[in-house]
Amino acid sequence: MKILANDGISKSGVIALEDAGFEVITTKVAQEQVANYINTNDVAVLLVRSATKVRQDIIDACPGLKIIGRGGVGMDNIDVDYAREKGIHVINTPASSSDSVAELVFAHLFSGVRFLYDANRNMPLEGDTNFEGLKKAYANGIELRGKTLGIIGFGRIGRSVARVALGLGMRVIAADKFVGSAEIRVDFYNGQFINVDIVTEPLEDIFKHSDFITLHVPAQDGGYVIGKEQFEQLKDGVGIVNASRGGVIDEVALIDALDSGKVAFAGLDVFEDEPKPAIQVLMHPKVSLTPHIGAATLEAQDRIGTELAEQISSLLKTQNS
Ligand SMILES: O=C(O)[C@H](O)COP(=O)(O)O
Repeated sequence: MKILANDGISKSGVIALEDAGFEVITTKVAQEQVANYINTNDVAVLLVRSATKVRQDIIDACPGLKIIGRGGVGMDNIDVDYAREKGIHVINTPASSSDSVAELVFAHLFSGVRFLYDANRNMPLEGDTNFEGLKKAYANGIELRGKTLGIIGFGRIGRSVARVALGLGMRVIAADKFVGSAEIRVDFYNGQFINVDIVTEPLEDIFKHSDFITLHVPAQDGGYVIGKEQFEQLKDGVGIVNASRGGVIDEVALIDALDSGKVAFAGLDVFEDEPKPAIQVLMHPKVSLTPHIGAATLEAQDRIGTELAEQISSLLKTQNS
């Protein structure tokens, strides 16, 4: 049986699938050619990350498709309900990348509070004499320790972020429509651990009390989580990180808030207009950018590949038995 991993898959995932008897194709097929390729090559399983869109047209055109697998969390690039109505299994790997996304959040936070994004761009070329001037420009860094981190969306990724924040000595507050409270276990290198209970709070309280805000919510149908009105409720000088989905923050309002100083910096891994961020976002000196790489670590992709292989083997075994 053939599997097309159109947005790539880790080596460990390929090995696990091949050991289970599947043929894995890792050729990148252009979006418009995916349906044709699946049919011509008798592909039974289509694996994607966020790049390939699996909409109704592909689902309708590929009656032989048995499984659509999302290597990752967000399934907004797949018409999940429609595929399931057509009898196709749709799977994802919700737990595999949480720690990687959480660590990227802190990469952006540290970058923001110590101006790394801008300092990198402005380091002197040979012959430049204004080194002291540069030192002054980046002299007003702040520490994360002791500050309040507001986590919007307290699912797996939000909780991983909380674990790191607690380890750094930050105060953590969180909001989530569906989660009332969570026990966060912080593990230390020597085997010791502590448990910390966090009770979620209304969104308005997160806006009001956070020194930094990080978002971990799915793509939204009903407007921005932080738009113009919400920016006004934030503390002056707040730092914001978004490694969830573009479209949860209003980028036009964000640029205004950065220009006015309401927001001190933003770290963005996702954009309203992905893959190409708006030019105002791209060029802004207070914005630290990454190209949607929250889950892009060797460890996360290994876990994702292996988990997909397990799920596919067990689904197809059940179906064939
Ligand atoms: O939803 C996810 O898992 C992340 O956004 C990662 O997306 P990617 O697999 O395209 O990197």
